[in-house]
Amino acid sequence: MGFKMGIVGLPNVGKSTLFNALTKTAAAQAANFPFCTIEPNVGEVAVPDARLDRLAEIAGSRQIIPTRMTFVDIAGLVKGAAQGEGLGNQFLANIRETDAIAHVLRCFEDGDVTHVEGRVDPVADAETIETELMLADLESIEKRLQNIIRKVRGGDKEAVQQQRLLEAAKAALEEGRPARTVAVDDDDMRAWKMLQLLTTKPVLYVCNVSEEEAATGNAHSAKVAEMAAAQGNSHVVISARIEEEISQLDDEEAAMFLDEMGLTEAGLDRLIRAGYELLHLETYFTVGPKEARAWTIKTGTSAPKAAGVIHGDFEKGFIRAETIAYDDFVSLGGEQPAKDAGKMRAEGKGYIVKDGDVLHFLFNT
Ligand SMILES: Nc1ncnc2c1ncn2[C@@H]1O[C@H](COP(=O)(O)OP(=O)(O)OP(=O)(O)O)[C@@H](O)[C@H]1O
Ligand SMILES: [Mg+2]
Repeated sequence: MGFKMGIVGLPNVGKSTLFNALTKTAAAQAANFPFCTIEPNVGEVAVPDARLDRLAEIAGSRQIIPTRMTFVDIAGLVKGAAQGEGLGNQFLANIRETDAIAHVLRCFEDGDVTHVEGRVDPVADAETIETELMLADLESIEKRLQNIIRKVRGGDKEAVQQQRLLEAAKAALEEGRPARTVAVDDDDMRAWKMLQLLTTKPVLYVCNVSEEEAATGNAHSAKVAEMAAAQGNSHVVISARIEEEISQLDDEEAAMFLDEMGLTEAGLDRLIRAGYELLHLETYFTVGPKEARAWTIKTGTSAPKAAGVIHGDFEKGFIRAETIAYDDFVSLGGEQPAKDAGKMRAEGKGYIVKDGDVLHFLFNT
């Protein structure tokens, strides 16, 4: 399946610079002029997880395969985007297809880099973008309400549910609140998600600060932190410029560079992990002499569904999952010792996989 984060923000705030650092490429053109990016750039990024290396070491795995997350570098949005201003509506469609939004906010002062509004004010910028997303939602809600009218009149159950949810979202948006503030019953959750409203997507604010402020943040990023907390969203402080430089170094050089900058880990690792948390994602592992591999699931996923991430047949023919908790695997020194110590459990269809589980699936073909 794979989860997708859209990198969103005003033009010229550092989105492509960040994307290139994340994907360790120069795939996206990054330059000091607004609307540099037009076509969205899509890249897969390995999710850093020290546990995977540890497991591979214990099991003597020949290959390490981290789990991956997709990032999409989207064109800059401006005031009026919902009405087709700037590069307009087509970019809003790119956002619709993502699971979460990484909202890049310019927090660096640099007279040489153009700010489309001519001043550095990340909180105001965040509001500008959120307003555009809300307007785009309102517009798509109006359209969809029109489209389902006949079905609703005909008593179509699904259409009636959709109409109710669309009206609830519309009411919130008209009060100036994003759709994520609407309280939705469990029964309605599926239909609600299908609406794919932009302002229901969880947001991670990325404060892009200058190279000197990467370790400390600054007054701008502090304001964003306050705003994020008030909204129940998360934030990370990062310097896209530094991350770009680090991404071009080998591991040893990178560690030295980080140390010099007073950083304990690459900002990107923090960002990817924050995205992972934002989406309520967890990791389970499959470990053997051939490979140690990490797999992504949503929190609360059953064992057969988790098996299905590897292959559909694993889910269909699921019999049971031999399960060792990460801590047991590591403290006992591997699969066989864990088994000998009675720490390998046979879990059935109802088992909810836990973060860090080392799994081996048995299935009928
Ligand atoms: N932390 C930073 N400090 C200083 N300059 C930066 C920083 N991050 C990015 N820049 C510079 O800002 C400029 C714009 O960057 P970039 O092209 O990545 O923006 P963008 O958001 O993708 O723009 P667009 O929406 O036009 O595609 C580049 O010159 C880049 O080097
Ligand atoms: Mg760009």
